[in-house]
Amino acid sequence: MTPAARLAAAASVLDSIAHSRQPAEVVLKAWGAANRYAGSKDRRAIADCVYKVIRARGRLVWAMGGREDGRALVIGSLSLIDGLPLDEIEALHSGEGYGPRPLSKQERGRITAAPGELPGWVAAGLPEFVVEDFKAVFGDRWTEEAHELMAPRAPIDLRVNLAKTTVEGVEAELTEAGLSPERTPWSAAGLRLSAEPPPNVQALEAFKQGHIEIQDEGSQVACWLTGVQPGMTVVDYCAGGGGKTLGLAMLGQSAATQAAMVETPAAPVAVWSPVGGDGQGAVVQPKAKAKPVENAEMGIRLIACDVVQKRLDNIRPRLTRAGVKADLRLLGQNGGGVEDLNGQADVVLVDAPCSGSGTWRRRPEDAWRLKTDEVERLHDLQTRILKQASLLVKPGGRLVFITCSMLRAENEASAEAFEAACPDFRPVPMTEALKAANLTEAARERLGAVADGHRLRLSPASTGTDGFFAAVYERTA
Ligand SMILES: C[S@@+](CC[C@H](N)C(=O)[O-])C[C@H]1O[C@@H](n2cnc3c(N)ncnc32)[C@H](O)[C@@H]1O
Repeated sequence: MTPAARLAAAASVLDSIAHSRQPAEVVLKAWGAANRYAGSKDRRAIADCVYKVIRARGRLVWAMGGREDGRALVIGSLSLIDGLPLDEIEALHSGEGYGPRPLSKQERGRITAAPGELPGWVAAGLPEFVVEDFKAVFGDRWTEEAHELMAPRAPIDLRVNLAKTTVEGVEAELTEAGLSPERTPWSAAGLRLSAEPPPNVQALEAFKQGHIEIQDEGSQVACWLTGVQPGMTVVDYCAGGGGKTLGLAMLGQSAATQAAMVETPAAPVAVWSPVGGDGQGAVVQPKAKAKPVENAEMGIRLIACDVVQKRLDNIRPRLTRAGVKADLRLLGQNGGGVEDLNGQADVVLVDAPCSGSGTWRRRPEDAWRLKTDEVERLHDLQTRILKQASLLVKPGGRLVFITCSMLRAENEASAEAFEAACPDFRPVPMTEALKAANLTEAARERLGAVADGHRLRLSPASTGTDGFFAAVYERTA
């Protein structure tokens, strides 16, 4: 393809993305499948152009006088981002072959106009209502948070499946495969790969063997905050694709496996006990020379729920690959289907439906799809789900509320609404929750320092993870 034809293709893909709810990556793949003449270099160049435009969309729409179509945005990017002079942009728009038609008078005028001063939200590259939220939450740091949230090339985080192997073992496997894994700072089960060149994780033997899962470190930390221990009844109330289900299942199984394999006394671990009311992490000495035990005896009872059967079905093969177990339950929209678990669970994790704004560095297109009324709907839904899920927690048990949102309305505001409605849930200080297994010493110190009481925010700018919010509660009565 000629450079001009690639631009025309990028404009067309951008229009498809604008009319779709699918991730940009999926739309790009579909375009590639439907246009077999495009080689890998063409597809890469088109994808680069598409992502460049999406990340700068606010600025480009502004520069192009409010036009939102792919053609206008690509023209704007050639001038504003690539810095091409008018004659080169015109040469790329000759209308010949499969290239885009010549520039209109209006388009020419737009790219030759003096830029003028950009409003703050345009410069930040986020929708205006999001910037208002960021200013309220982050104060002076809001531009840094906005910039990192939309920055390209987020790393690929892996969770090592401790039910099957060790971090050292996977490090060796990945190094053997020509990759350069690094330890993640907060999750002791995490390894990080650079996004460039993009690693094909699914093709790795370590993946096929169930030794690793792709899971952002923030999501791993959210799993560990549950403090799941062998013997517990655990409910993953919004299981979705099963990312956290697998992490929780591993917690039960890895502890069982490790306990079964212990040969010499290990360092004491602070554990949270669901029956103790004082809220302090107790220190236990792992057994020396423990006899091998059955997983069923030592493991956890894990129930993964969702309102979408297809999502639950997709978890099944992932569980098999990871060598872990969970019961899968379809929930009714009003929480029906788990009545037998009322007041029974030691831990309930609510990874609530949210805007996903914490992952915009991976899916920048979603930033431009989000509207304020959707955020309000999500806040109401989260509050309702939290109340339903809280019924399953037994006295002394733990409820953990998670979102992968950066927005106050879906985080602190939903937590506050739940706290007001359910006073029999006491906030658990994050410093206490951070004593759980699989968190590093650095996590206990640094995340403990950035936490706000029982609430924790993670973000690309502050913790180098996707954006997450967590709040931890214990049922008192
Ligand atoms: C953020 S996703 C969960 C992601 C998942 N925990 C993971 O780690 O891969 C939220 C999930 O909540 C589910 N959901 C929506 N409404 C619900 C409800 N009323 N009760 C329970 N789950 C609900 C959605 O179907 C979606 O799968």
